[in-house]
Amino acid sequence: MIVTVTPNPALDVSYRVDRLVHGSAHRVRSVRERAGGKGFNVSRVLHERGVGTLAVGPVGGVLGESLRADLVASGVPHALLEVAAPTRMTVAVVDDEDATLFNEAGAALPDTEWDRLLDLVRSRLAGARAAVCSGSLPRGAPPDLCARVVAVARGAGVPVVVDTSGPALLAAARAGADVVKPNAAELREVVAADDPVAGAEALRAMGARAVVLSLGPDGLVAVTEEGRWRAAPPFPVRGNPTGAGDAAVAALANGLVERSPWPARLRAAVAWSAAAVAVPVAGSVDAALARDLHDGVVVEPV
Ligand SMILES: O=P(O)(O)OC[C@H]1O[C@](O)(CO)[C@@H](O)[C@H]1O
Repeated sequence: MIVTVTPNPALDVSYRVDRLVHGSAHRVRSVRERAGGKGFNVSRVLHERGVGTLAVGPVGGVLGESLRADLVASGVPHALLEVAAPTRMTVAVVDDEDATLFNEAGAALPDTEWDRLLDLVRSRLAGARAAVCSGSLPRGAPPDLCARVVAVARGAGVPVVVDTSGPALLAAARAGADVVKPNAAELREVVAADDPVAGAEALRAMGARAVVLSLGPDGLVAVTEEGRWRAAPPFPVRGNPTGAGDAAVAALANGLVERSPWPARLRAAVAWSAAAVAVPVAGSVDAALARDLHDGVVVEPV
């Protein structure tokens, strides 16, 4: 079972429009709502692929209730911390070309609520094979929150994948996260290196055991203690890239559990991530496409 922690959950709303034009009014062709926030997306991908998971995060207010209802309806196992602060909304406007995101910051929680969240995580780690801490932190949250998840999980002998940014990413690397997964912009923001491999090595030098850098349609670069690889999809996939990184994190956590060799983990992560682009909402993978992509993923040492 893989426990995911989402410090800043969201009700994800996706609007489909014909063409997004800045400064214009749009007729929305369809609206979809889902429990979101990166860790919840990771849990949904794992659940849909038959991997045991538990999604943990704080929820509050009316949107928090909608989020809970969606998790129940979709059967994603969860342990939610009820808080007074209202859950935020994120909006993805998707047209034929691209997806444009509007992510609210998320309401502040008192420090005592973060302690309660960590207690909840600790209580649910028994029997877990891996943990994930994923997404942004809401306003005022302790920047070492994912680092504290790493420490709590280490106490339970559970390895952790972290997908966050800024000071939270640095703190998680320094705490010795087993895998950190920034994208290129997030890496540049925290280390002064133009070359992605040099940047990833800088995060490893701080303490992260492995760094997997996501490069959008170009795939992944991994810098690990066993070697360095670049992995790329065999063909481009068009669609909505929102949540593709979450599918990669799901595959990386699953690879950690299965202790598969790094090239195999990267092959799965690229296949799941690219196949997530074909699904119009975040948190799902086109399983048939993932199978088609898998064997063609090009993995080479760098
Ligand atoms: O926590 P943030 O970085 O704001 O990301 C949250 C958002 O990202 C996504 O997870 C896509 O990765 C959306 O589902 C949305 O909830």
